[in-house]
Amino acid sequence: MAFVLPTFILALILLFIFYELLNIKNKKKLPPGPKGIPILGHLHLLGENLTHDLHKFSLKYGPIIYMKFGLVPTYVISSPESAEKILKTYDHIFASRPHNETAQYISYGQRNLIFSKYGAYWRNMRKLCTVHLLSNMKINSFQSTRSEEIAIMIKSIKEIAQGRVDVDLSAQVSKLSANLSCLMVFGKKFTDEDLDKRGFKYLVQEVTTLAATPNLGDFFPFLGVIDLQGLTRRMKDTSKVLDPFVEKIIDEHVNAKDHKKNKDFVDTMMEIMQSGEAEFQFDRRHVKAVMLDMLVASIDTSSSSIEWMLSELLRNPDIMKKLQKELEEVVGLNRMVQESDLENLKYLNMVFKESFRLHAAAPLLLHEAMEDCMVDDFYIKKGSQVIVNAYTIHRDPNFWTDADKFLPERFLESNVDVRGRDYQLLPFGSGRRSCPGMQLALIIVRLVVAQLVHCFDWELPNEMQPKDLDMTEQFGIVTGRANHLMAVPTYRLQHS
Ligand code: HEM
Repeated sequence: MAFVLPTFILALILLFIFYELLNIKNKKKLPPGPKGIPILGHLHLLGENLTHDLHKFSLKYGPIIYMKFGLVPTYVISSPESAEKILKTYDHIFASRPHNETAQYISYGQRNLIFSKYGAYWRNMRKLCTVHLLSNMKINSFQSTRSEEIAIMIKSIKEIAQGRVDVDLSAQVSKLSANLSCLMVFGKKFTDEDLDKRGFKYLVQEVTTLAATPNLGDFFPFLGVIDLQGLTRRMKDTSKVLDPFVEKIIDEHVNAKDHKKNKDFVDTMMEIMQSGEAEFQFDRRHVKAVMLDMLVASIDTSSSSIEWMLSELLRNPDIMKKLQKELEEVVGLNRMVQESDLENLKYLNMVFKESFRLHAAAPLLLHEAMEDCMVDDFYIKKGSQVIVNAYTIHRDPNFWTDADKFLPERFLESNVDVRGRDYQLLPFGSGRRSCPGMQLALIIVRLVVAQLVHCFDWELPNEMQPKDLDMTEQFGIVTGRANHLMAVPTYRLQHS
């Protein structure tokens, strides 16, 4: 037994030397980057927050840097110009995703969209999702659901407001977001009793945490089966609980006698499956994979974005007041905000863009090169991981003055938008792999923030000064707040 570890390490070193020798002949000009070490590459330089580490390296080494995550060559792209090359000029080359060992076990063998490699399957699946599930018509069909659920949250906060006590805004918003997603995806709110004692929300978060945790199996493919960190085992355990849950939901849809007017995503997918309309094999496993995809992609991204926007407003009371004034002028104090008001809320739109600039929910866009490619004189080898670093791009001083400050007014005279056309602002990515749920997210985030700011005045608890509000980030697939956002509400509308 005593020989096992040294032999294993020796084998790794020999493998590494062999690999490097094989490559030496083909060495082309690589971008700059921090100095790595054999075998680990740069893994030892990464701490708890990959986003912050890559930001630090990008500031030091420039807009395209080269690193190695174990055996995986990795390029970090941190300027709007080079991001445009990856996401537009050479989008056809960089539209794939790197391998994610852990995610395999929750995506029914990569039958989902988020982690799927680029190819005919992904194209068909993406078309199905954008045409049937995330179209404007489908999104509009859930308008009354959104307004009912938001009204329920407002009512519950209004009740708390009577006691002048703190509201856990993070918990309120996270519950609302989960309810909205579940109602849209499978037609009912989540119930923890349907799952094991850990509960629905916990399990969805476990999926995102596991998928985001750096897995040695991704960096050293031969270690995948060993599962040294136990991530695969945890994902398999989670999948064992989630699978019967989604199976049961599908069964309920199949057995439902009544013909619903407003079809949820599962209804729509079951119809497609039964009609044979899909141009590719589409069975129950695909329905399950897409269901989980939609839940995982929507719940935390939307709720974190709302939390960050509210946090910035609480830290900047003048901006909060200005937004309330706009809401008074456009909506008035006699009614709540409606979706049709959003178009007319110009300042809200500026606050929204500024918040997505500083707090993109998914600031690292993970792509993979499908062919060798030259980008700005640098050689990117087929199979390399390419990370578009929106975190650094959103703080590029060539595009953003006082980049670290929250200044919605910067968008007053600017047409820069979040939709993927402007490469200095990429909260939803851009190109083939950009977010297909963007339209829905734009509605939900703006509507919920507008409603909370319109219905209530907010103060920080315990006479905390705005500048003291903790803004620490928690790294994950979605960058959330490390600590819950608490605030004291006072109802301000004039109707009962
Ligand atoms: C504020 C909310 C949201 C943000 C900030 C966000 C952001 C993103 C980002 C940055 C990507 C990756 C882009 C890339 O790799 O280049 C993405 C992908 C994706 N998003 Fe969103 N998203 C949000 C909400 C949603 C919603 C509501 C849905 C669906 C209901 C959704 C579904 C997806 C899916 C399925 C993908 C994978 C697309 C693919 O790989 O082809 N997202 N999102």
